[in-house]
Amino acid sequence: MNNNYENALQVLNLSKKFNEFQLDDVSFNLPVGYIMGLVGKNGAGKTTIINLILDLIKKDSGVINVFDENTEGKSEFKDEIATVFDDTFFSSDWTAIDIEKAIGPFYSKWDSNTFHSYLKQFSLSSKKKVKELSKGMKMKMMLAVALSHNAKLLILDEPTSGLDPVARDELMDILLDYMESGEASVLFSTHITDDLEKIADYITLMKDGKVFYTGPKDDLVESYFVVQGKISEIYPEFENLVIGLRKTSTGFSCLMNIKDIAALKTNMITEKATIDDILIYINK
Ligand SMILES: Nc1ncnc2c1ncn2[C@@H]1O[C@H](COP(=O)(O)OP(=O)(O)OP(=O)(O)O)[C@@H](O)[C@H]1O
Repeated sequence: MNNNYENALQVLNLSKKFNEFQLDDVSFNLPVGYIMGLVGKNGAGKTTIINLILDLIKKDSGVINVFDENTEGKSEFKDEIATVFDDTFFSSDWTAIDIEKAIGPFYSKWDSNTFHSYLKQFSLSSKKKVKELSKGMKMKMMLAVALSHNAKLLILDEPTSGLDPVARDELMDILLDYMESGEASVLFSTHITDDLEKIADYITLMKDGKVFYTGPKDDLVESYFVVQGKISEIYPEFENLVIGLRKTSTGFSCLMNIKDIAALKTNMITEKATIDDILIYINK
């Protein structure tokens, strides 16, 4: 692996066509030492992107660089990536000891001491079988495995779906600990955007297989406002400036880009949008 890299992950013009879905010309860049949230509604293409990065499915076109090296035709890069999915691929009868025996040998830099210290830190018994673990415990078991082979890029696909707020918050703390070395980077796919508001530095927002936004999270949330007002305040050109106009009997709400706010003719109520607001309005 190249030791002098700037980006943990670069995705350039990535495309993949399924029968009824097209991942279209997706590009984004995750610099080393940062957390990127990959966001989009169900079916927007998040898992497809992750599967393409991990070479679990074949791309039609595009380039994927991990630590500034093209992954095309190579498999060594997989050793450098830790993965956590929304469900385990462990056999239900395995204990943590069985998991280590089965999975450890696949990684050249497996570190048994680290694995056992994570088991302790996450209060995971090494004797309990996978089928006896709660959803939150399973996620922690996957994380313990993922963080025990010295990988510098962690990819999580919907790790928080089905977790209660306490377990989600614990995951955020674990990720922030993992980031402390300054060398680790995280790509985190989710539709629970609260998690990202707390920890993400960058956001890639997917809509219907295309990138709607990629860049710093702060730039995204500072670029959009939720606008509310009375139906009588809507004028024809206004409808062309807004995203996802929602009308009710009493009023309206919509999303607006900050560059268009100055063009408003009346004094409407504007409020900074959350990532969730942006996700909801762009999909209306
Ligand atoms: N192997 C496949 N063959 C055909 N279509 C597929 C395949 N895998 C995914 N798709 C389609 O690609 C689209 C995007 O799916 P994907 O799983 O990437 O979305 P997602 O953003 O991860 O959604 P979710 O949040 O629901 O997990 C969907 O319409 C899905 O049906």
